[in-house]
Amino acid sequence: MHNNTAISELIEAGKWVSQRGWVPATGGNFSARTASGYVVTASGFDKGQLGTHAFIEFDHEGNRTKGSGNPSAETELHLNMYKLIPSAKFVLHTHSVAATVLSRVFKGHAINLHGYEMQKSLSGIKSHLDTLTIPIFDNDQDIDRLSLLVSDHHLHTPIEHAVLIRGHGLYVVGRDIKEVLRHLEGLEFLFSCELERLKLEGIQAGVQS
Ligand SMILES: CSC[C@@H](O)[C@@H](O)C(=O)COP(=O)(O)O
Ligand SMILES: [Zn+2]
Repeated sequence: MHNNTAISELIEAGKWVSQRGWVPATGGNFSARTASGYVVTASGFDKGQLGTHAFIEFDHEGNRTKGSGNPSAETELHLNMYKLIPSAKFVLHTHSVAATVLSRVFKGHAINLHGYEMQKSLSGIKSHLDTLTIPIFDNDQDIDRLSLLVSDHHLHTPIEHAVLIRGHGLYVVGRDIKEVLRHLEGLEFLFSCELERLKLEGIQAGVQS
């Protein structure tokens, strides 16, 4: 995929994601793996109003090749996800209410989703009886340290679809733009269901340690 194609797809994705309220203020950042390296959003832009000027281009080694302004503060997390998951072509980082709250309510190191038909919106999940595990990492303003934590976890439990950063948001991957958006929408639906379930059943009853 050419850089310009990836940028166009991310601009459109930004409008779609923003309309759903999942990247409030200037929260979130988006990226793609391309033929020549990576494109990542520059820091501080409203993801609903991205233009071609709002992207920084990198080569395969992560050296900046094009674009003005500061790269996203979380660039290293994006590049790390591509390193860990060879099939990933797009990474979207979002800050929805459901992902932020759920990642705080669950005190453990993962959310295990089970019993939902909509789990099948995530590639590879074939049944509501399967368990879809989304790891949760404690937030850290040191993005290199956070990336290392994600890498260490991946060594023993490979990350497939997404990770949550506690009190912060979601990182979701896909093999193309359609898949990453489907994963994002599916997970947001499931997170909202879990929040509703916890409200009705009582928070303590549903929270895993
Ligand atoms: C609105 S503050 C959010 C930031 O601290 C960060 O978490 C974020 O997602 C956006 O950072 P950015 O540097 O614009 O890519
Ligand atoms: Zn963020």
